[in-house]
Amino acid sequence: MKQNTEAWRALDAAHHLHPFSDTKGLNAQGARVITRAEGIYLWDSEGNQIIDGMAGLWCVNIGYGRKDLAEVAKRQMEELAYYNTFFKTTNPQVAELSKLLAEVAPEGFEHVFYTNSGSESVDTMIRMVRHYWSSVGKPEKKVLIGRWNGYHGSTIGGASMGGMTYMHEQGDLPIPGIVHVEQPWYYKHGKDMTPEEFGLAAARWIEDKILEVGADKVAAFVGEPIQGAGGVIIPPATYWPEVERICRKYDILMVCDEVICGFGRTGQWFGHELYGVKPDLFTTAKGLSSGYLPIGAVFVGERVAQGLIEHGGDFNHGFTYSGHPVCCAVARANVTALRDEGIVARVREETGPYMQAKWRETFGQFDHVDDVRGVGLIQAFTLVKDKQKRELFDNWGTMGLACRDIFFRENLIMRACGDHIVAAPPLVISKREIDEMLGRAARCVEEFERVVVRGQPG
Ligand SMILES: Cc1ncc(COP(=O)(O)O)c(CNc2cccc(C(=O)O)c2)c1O
Repeated sequence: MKQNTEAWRALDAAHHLHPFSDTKGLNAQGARVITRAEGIYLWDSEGNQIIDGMAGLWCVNIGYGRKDLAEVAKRQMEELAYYNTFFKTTNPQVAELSKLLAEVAPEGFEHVFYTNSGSESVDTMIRMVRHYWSSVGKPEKKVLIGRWNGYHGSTIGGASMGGMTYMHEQGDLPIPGIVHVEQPWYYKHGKDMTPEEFGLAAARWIEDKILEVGADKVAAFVGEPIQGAGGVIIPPATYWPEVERICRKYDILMVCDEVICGFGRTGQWFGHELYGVKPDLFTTAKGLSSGYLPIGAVFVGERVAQGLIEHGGDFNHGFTYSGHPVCCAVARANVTALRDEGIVARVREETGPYMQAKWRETFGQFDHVDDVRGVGLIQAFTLVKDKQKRELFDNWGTMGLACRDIFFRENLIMRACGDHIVAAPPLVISKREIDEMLGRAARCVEEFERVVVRGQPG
C-alpha cells in the first residue's frame, strides 16, 4: 500500500476527526504523517528524522522498535487472540502480569483491576472508591477532590476529575460529586513563602475543602504526584506528606494518578515513591505497555482490596478487553524489560541526573525562560515576560504554541502546556541523545526569543 504524503493527508482530512484538534485548522495545513520509529526517533512520510522528546504522549518508556515486544504479541495472538475475564474465566497472561505488577509495586499493593486506558483507570477508580465506602457502611462518602489544572483523562469521569475548565465547558462537566482545589504551583502561588511553607499551605487547601464539604461526605483526594499535562507542576517536598496526614486525619482515601509518573518516568517505579507516601489506590496506563498496545491498570491497596473482597460482593464494572491476553503479554514483556534491563534504575542513577543538570544548564541562560525544573526524565520550563519580576506573558499559551511550532519545524517534538514547555523522552535515551535533543532545543528557544519575543528577523 505505497501512498505518498499528499494522498494520506487527503484521506485523513476526508475521514478522520483528530483528538484535541480543531479539525478545520488541521486540514488547512495537513497532518504530519508519521510512518516508523526506532529508539527515540520518528520518521515521517517525507523521510525526516524527528527526535521524539515526548515519548509519544509520555508513554513510550521502553523506546520504539522493540522487535521482542512485537514477537510476543504475534505469538500470543496466534495462541489466544482474545478471551474475556468476566464470568469465572482468566488467562495465563493476565495472571502472570498481575503477579509481576504486585512485585514492582510498593509494599501492600497485591491487586490490580485492568482497563484499556488512563481515562478508564480513573473512571474505574471513581466507581471503585464509591463502591468501597458503600460496602463498608458509609455510602454517603461520595465526593472526590481533585485539582484545578490536573489532568485525569477524557471520559466523563476522567474529564470531571481533571481540572481543565476548557474541557468542562464541553459536555456540561464536572459530574456531581467532584470538586477541585488550587494546584501546588509554587512559581505562581508561592508569593513570599519558602517552598517548604508553600507545600504545607497548598496541602491545607485540601483540608479547607474537606471541612467545607464535610469529611463524612468526602470519599477521596485524587492527584498526580507531578502534574503532567498541566505543565509538569512539581510540588514542594512537604506537599504530599501533608496531604497524606490530612487524608488520614479525616479518613479520606488518597489516590495517586500515576498514568504519566508511573513505570520509571521519575526514576522511581511510581511517582508517589519520590515523596515517601503510600496512596490507597493508584491509576496507571501509558508506560505499562510503553504504548505498544492499549492497557491500563488500577493498583488497589490492602485496605480497599480487602474491603471490596470481604464486603463488596459483585463489583458491577469492567470492560470487554479488561485483562486482554495480547495486551497483557506485551505489558508483561515491557515491564520485565524495564526491570531486568535496568532501565528504571538507569533513569534514577544516570540519565535522569544527567538530563536534569543539562536541562538547567541549557535553559537557565535565556531571558524569557524561568522555573527550569524536572526530576528523572520529566522536565519543563516556563516562558515568561519578565524573569526578574516573575511576570508571565499575556494570553497564556500563545507563546508556548509559537515556541512548540519552532521545535516541530526543526524535527523535535516537545509539548507546550500553556506557556510551560515540557519534555518526557523515552527512558532509554542515552547521554549522547540528550545532548543532541537539548542542543536542537536550545537553538529553537534562541530563535523564539529573537524572532517571536523581540521581533527581530528570522
Ligand atoms: C495523569 C493522567 N491520567 C489519565 C490520563 C488519561 O489517559 P488516556 O489518554 O490513556 O485515557 C492521562 C493522559 N495524558 C495525556 C493524554 C493525551 C495527551 C496528553 C498531553 O499532555 O498532550 C496527556 C494522564 O496524563
